[in-house]
Amino acid sequence: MSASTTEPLIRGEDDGLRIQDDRSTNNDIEVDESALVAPGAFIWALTVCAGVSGLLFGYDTGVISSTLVSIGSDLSSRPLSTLDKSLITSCTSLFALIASPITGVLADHWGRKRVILVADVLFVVGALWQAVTGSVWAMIGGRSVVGLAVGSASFVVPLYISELSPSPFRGKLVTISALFITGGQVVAYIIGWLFSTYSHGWRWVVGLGALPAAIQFLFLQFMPETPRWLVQANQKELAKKVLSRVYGNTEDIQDLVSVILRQVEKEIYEEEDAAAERSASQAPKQGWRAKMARVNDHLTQLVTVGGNRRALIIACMLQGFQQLCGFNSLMYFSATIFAMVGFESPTLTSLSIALTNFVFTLVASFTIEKIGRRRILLLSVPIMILGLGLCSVAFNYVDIPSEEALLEYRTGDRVWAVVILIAMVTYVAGYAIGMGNVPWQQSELFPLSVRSVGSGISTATNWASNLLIGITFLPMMELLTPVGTFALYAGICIVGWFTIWRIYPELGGLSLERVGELLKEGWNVEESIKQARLRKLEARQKKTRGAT
Ligand SMILES: O[C@H]1[C@H](O)[C@@H](O)[C@H](O)[C@@H](O)[C@H]1O
Repeated sequence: MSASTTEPLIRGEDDGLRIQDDRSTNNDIEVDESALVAPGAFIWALTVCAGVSGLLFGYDTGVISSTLVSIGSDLSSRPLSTLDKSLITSCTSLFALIASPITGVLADHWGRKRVILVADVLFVVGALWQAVTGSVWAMIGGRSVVGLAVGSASFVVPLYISELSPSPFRGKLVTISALFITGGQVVAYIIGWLFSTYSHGWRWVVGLGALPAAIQFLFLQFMPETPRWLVQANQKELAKKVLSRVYGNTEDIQDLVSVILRQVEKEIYEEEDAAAERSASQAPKQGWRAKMARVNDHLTQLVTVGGNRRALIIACMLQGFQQLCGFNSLMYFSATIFAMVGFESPTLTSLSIALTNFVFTLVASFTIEKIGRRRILLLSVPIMILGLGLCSVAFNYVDIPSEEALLEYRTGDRVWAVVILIAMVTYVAGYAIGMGNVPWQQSELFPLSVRSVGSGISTATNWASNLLIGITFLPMMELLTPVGTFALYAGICIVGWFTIWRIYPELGGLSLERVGELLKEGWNVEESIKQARLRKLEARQKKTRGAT
């Protein structure tokens, strides 16, 4: 817990906090968090409270599978057409895609917490709207409001957790939010299945989503803003209080808290100075024009500054592959696939997909810090390729009935149907361990000045790819056949593996401010691996020293 700088100066008089003004020095600030053993109760509580948004994200995306088959003629007094089903499913992804870059900007102005609050209001409105709706178009409206909520929550929750958590536990705690997503999907599958026999039961299923959102809304009143946003908003005293609660209040820890604050401040000062230099030649702007100019400046910085651009490429690449590898086609259509290959109870069989996803995300939360983000991806993507390859081969041996005959079809080749199930479970396990959660670590890639905007854009990439997969899956199953479709997803995973291997450095255990430095001059993959090894070695040595 040391800072290599000396002579702290007092900057500003707003809160009397003794913080080094690093405009005057080029010294590095070293934050050493390796002595921290486990996340404290406070950060756990915050992660769980924020994670409820993930639960809603999972619930509202998972619920559609059972809702579509239970609606019957409840909407517009007619059965749903294929177009109705596609629109009801994809409008959520479309509106999530629209919401994420916008909330990316808003989270900078309003703060991270207020975006979670707004998402909660949208979750409640969307859930109740769907529950009472009478027509197909009104249902599409309700699903779109939910889409706005899902888009905002999916971007802001990992950002919130990542800015609050101590570096050694950041990977684990952000993975917990992914665990909530997959847990929400399991709950949605189970509740959907339980209510499927009641007439109009689907209205309860979609309406229930309002409850956790309303509870979270109440809890949020007691949750703090992130220290990093608070420093940016010039509320340093409050930022210090939050950090102290996250890290603990011992004297030793207070030194560490001060060093972290100084590091955050240093980053902000450097960015402020650079922004002032850039705008020196322009006429000063006021009000919303000033705000727009700031957003514009952030977007320009995101693309033109090498380190930011690299961060954006990595974040969008990971989010793109997370969806283009085809996982959500199973989430949305696994029941259809299992019916196709002849399973007696396709909805129940498809629960195995959601459960595997949940269980292996749980495994990831225990292992990600030990194995590392990069390594966990490089090890798990081949498992996905294996599952998809096996699936593609197995489909060669199963007779697929025409769509009309689908409901009566129950006599597929049992052995190959089971092979398909095993292959899919293998694929999902591989996905959940790496691809399903590592991309949500996206916020750590960006420096504070462009973190919110950058995370918003990469979340939008996730939803754009999600939309693409949702729309193309069924047509591809016809045009390319299941063999071709799953082979294509395997091919995408192969490309994904090579791209990750080439450009994604190991970022586990680095402070958010250090990540920026790593990407400044290049991808620095080799260097990052070396540093990660060193960090591990040091941590091990400290432990042994502590034990003796
Ligand atoms: O991380 C989540 C998770 O893997 C979900 O199961 C999936 O449906 C989402 O698309 C993804 O973003």
